Amino acid sequence: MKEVTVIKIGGNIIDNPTELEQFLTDFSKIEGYKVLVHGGGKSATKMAQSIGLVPQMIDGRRITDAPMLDVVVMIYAGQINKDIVAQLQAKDSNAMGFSGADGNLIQSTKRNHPTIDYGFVGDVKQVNTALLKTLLENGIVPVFCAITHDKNGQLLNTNADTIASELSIALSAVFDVTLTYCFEKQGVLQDSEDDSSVITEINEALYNKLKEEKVIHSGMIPKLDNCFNSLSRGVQKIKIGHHKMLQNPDVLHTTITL
Ligand SMILES: Nc1ncnc2c1ncn2[C@@H]1O[C@H](COP(=O)(O)OP(=O)(O)O)[C@@H](O)[C@H]1O
Ligand SMILES: CC(=O)N[C@@H](CCC(=O)OP(=O)(O)O)C(=O)O
Repeated sequence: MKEVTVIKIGGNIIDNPTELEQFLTDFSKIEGYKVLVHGGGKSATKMAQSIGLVPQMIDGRRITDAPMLDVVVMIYAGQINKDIVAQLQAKDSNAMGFSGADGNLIQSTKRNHPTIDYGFVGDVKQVNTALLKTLLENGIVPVFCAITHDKNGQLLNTNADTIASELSIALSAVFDVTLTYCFEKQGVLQDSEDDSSVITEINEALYNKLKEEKVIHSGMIPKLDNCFNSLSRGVQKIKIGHHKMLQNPDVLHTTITL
C-alpha cells in the first residue's frame, strides 16, 4: 500500500508566525502523499473575546452557540485556512483548503450529550475517502480546518485533533497512514515544563498511570485518547512532537503504541 502522512498543528504553532513559517517549510518538504489538519482555538478565543463573546470549553470541546459558530467558521475556514494554503502555494506545495462541507469530505452529527448542551459541535460520522484519495492521487495537498457539516445545511465545529484522527482512520483503509501531532513541545513529557523529559514510547497502560499521577493533563488527554482510538481502528503509526522531527528523524519525540 502507498503511504500517506497526516499532520495536525494546533493553536500554539498557528499563533506564532515564525513557528508557523518554519513548520510549513518542513511540511512542504515531506515527500509523497500528505494531508494537513489545523486547529486555531487560540485565535478563535481572542476574536470571540474582542467582540464581547465569552468562550467556554468543557473537556477540550468549545461550547459553540450561533454567534460563536460564526466566529469559528470565519477564523478556521476563512482566515487561518486560506493563509496556510497561500503560504504552502508559495513553497510550491499544491495545497487546497477544505472544510468538511466541501465535497462532503467530512460529515458529522450534532453532539447530543445527556447533560451538556455543546451547541453547534459535530462528532464525525463519515469521511469521503474516495474523493480524498482522488485528490491525493492528483497531486493535491488537502488542508483541513476544524469545520464539518451535517448534510442538512448546518456547519458544525469539530475538534481538530479528532478530525486528524478520523481522516487517518478513513485513509488507513486505502493507504499506510502515519499520523503526527505537531505542537510546541518535544513530545509527551514526564514533566510538562521540561522539554528534555520526553517519553519516547507510551502505551495505554502507561498513559492511564501518568494520567492518574497528573503527569498528563489538560489538552494532552483528549489528544492521547484520539491516538489510542486511531491505533485500534487501523492507523499504522502515530507520533507526537515538535515539527523539527519532520525533517530530522533523530529529534526526540513520542511514539504511541497500543
Ligand atoms: N505530559 C505532558 N507532556 C506534554 N504536554 C502536556 C503534558 N500534559 C499536558 N500537556 C499540555 O498539553 C498541551 C497540548 O495540547 P493542546 O493545548 O490541545 O495543543 P494543540 O492545540 O497544539 O493541539 C501542551 O501545550 C501542554 O501544556
Ligand atoms: C469543538 C471544538 O472544541 N473545536 C475546536 C476546534 C479548533 C481546535 O481544535 O483548535 P486547536 O487544535 O488549536 O486546539 C475549538 O473551537 O477550539
